[in-house]
Amino acid sequence: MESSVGANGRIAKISAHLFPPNSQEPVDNHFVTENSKLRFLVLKFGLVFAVVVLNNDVGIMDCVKVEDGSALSRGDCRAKGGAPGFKVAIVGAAGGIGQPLAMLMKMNPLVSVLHLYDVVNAPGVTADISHMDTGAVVRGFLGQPQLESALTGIDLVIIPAGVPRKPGMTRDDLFKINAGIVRTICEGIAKACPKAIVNLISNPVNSTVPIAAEVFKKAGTYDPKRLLGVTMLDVVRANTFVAEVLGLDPREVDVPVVGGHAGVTILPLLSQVKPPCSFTKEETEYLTNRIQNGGTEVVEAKAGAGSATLSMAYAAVKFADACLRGLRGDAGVVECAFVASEVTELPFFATKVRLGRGGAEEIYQLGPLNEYERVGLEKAKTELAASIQKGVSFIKK
Ligand SMILES: NC(=O)c1ccc[n+]([C@@H]2O[C@H](COP(=O)([O-])OP(=O)(O)OC[C@H]3O[C@@H](n4cnc5c(N)ncnc54)[C@H](O)[C@@H]3O)[C@@H](O)[C@H]2O)c1
Ligand SMILES: O=C(O)C[C@H](O)C(=O)O
Repeated sequence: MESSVGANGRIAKISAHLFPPNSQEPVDNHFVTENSKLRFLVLKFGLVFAVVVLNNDVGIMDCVKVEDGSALSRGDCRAKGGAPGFKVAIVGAAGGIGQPLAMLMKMNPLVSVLHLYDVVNAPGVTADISHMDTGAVVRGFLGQPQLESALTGIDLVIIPAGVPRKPGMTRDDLFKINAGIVRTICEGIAKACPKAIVNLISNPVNSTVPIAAEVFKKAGTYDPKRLLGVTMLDVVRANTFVAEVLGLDPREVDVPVVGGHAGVTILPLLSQVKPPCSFTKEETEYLTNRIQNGGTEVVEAKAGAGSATLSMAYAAVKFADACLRGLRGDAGVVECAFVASEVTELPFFATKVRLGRGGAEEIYQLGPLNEYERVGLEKAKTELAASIQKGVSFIKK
């Protein structure tokens, strides 16, 4: 396992410890494995050797453990010369969303440390992503015993864990499996990083966010501002489809999408599109239906191979980046998210929120709705109320 390279001071021979599986101290840029043979080796010989290249030319600093167990602190585990960034964990990092999301977060200059956790295949994804010559240091974690290590010290947790839909299924059909997955992950967050901002992607979002809230309440760590259901993909789709109709660049279009993240609960406010514009009745119906059924469109096109992953990873990164800019203290960071809310009589609702150091610091009102939207809002609220209650009951039962 040992290799060494002697050269003009730029290439160092460094040894890395493999820590015991439940250690709170993960091995940087190495996978913390449960493999018992490796554990035996660690116990017997104390060390496993690795080589890390410190490439001054491209300014990359891999963070490793040295033989005496102390962290090699040059660059403090950050890209040399880089500003200190945030620590982000992706839970479900080996999945269809998780992998491109991990890649895009590794490219985000606001991220200094990226933890990749999954119950399968995390070592391969971690090794792969860790070779990208960007600033963030990548660490991998596999399986339930390492969940707490993966979450310790984290500023932002992004959760794309759980099963996706197949054709013919509703998002609610995922509840049976995903509710338990989200509960377990949130119990880990309550223990290991109770102050982290949580971006919850796992479906059905309309129920998993209330589940997460109840888990945090039980643990005494609930801060409603820090729990955000990710509805960004609805906004991304709405911007794209509206831009197509208007003949504009989607980057110039801003469509507020409120309510929730399933079928009729997805309510695009076409009367509030920026730049200001108007739609015929047919256009309004076409756009509303297409935005509400965007997820199903992808599920059907994938024909059993899952749901949206690439556009979702894009949307998740767009939203995570907004959360990180808010955490940094940037002014005027506003995005739509499904959050604890008093905008309607429901305890959770998606609207525009202002993201700041504390998470969703300000929740915006719906603004003036037209008749079509008022009817849509009533339908959305009826379905949302049931989905929220289902999530709450899952924990309170
Ligand atoms: N909010 C949204 O807009 C949106 C968009 C697309 C998909 N989704 C949802 O995101 C979820 C993931 O979708 P996908 O396509 O990536 O699915 P996927 O099956 O490709 O990946 C899910 C990953 O979660 C992992 N996982 C399962 N149980 C876990 C646990 N207990 N802890 C950690 N990881 C665990 C799996 O091993 C897998 O790698 C689905 O529920 C899907 O419906 C939400
Ligand atoms: O539609 C799905 O099941 C996945 C996701 O919620 C989406 O909107 O694409």
